[in-house]
Amino acid sequence: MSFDALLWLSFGGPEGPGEVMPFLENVTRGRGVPRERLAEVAEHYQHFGGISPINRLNREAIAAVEKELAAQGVDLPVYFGNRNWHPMVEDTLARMKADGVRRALVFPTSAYGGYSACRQYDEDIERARAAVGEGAPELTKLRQFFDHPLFVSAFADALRDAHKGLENARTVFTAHSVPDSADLAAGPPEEGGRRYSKQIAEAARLVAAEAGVAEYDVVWQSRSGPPQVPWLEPDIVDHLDALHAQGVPAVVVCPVGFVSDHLEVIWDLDNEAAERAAEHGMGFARVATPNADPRFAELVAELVREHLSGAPARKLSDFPAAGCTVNGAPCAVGCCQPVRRPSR
Ligand SMILES: CC1=C(CCC(=O)O)c2cc3nc(cc4[nH]c(cc5[nH]c(cc1n2)c(C)c5CCC(=O)O)c(CCC(=O)O)c4C)C(CCC(=O)O)=C3C
Ligand SMILES: [Fe+2]
Repeated sequence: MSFDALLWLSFGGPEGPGEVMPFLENVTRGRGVPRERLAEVAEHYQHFGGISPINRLNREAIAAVEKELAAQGVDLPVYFGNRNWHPMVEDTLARMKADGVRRALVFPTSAYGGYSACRQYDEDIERARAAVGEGAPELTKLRQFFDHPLFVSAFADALRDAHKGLENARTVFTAHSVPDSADLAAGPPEEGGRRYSKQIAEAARLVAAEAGVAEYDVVWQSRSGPPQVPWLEPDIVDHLDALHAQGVPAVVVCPVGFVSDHLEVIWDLDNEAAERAAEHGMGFARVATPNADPRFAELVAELVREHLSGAPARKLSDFPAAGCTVNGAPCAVGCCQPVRRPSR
């Protein structure tokens, strides 16, 4: 099978104050996020002039990947499309069709399984192809990469760096919380669910092992939704209280659930979590995400070449290689069914 392009598929984020609310309305369309939560999140964006770094970080990563592909002799133009903000993936796919692209690989900017991290990107692919209609390029999504040696070693080196200058700091891995029901539905039903939280735990274990960190915790961040609906816990901020009560003097926080320093990292960790640590007089350092590491571009190029050559997946865990789908079809029957949530 030959491919004409690589589509970089991401979440999207606003690039000015007037874009924040329309962006948030796109994100939460039909998803039962309370209005108060939206107003609160809008404020986080407005702290940064209404600009999320995510689009800029994606453009920088794409430039690095274009270079890397060219250096490896892979001739694939890279296109950029988002789920929630411009460039919208529907528009990008229309442009790809106009450029004569018939078949493209898709790199989703999430390393994990589960509804929000994997299946929802399949839905984006389906929706974009439906919007383009007749002659829409065929889209093959690349696999999940949370256990890829390049992903793990980029985080491991950054974790070691973050520990420099902080004595006796506890390592705390964090990822985006999801509703407990969504985690329970993550993966093919025969696997028993919780593919998302199990993969996060596995990535944390692999990164800690490579960095030589013996003791660590895995916690969650950025929950939304009504308080009576259970999400994955504990929350990072509550966890800092607990560590302080245990006499832990400092923390190194590793956002293993994300690939770049977007808003949920620079606000929820660098602001909220850092502030709570300061209130407790605890030392605080945040581990860099892999986006800007040269290994990230290498990783993407390697995933492309792995797919083109049919080589076995290079990975550090025993988890099945998953997430590689065609035209947005689910990984397996019943995999990561979206769970409808009550709005209050
Ligand atoms: C698992 C996961 C990832 C990691 C995988 C991946 O990277 O894809 C992720 C990434 C991101 N989440 C992001 C932003 C938001 N996520 C929201 C809401 C939600 N996220 C959820 C889960 C995840 N989210 C869930 C279960 C919700 C509840 C509502 C719903 O099911 O949709 C909301 C709405 C307000 C709120 O509820 O906080 C916003 C604004 C941004 C962009 C940040 C920027 O702009 O820089 C990024 C990269
Ligand atoms: Fe999110």
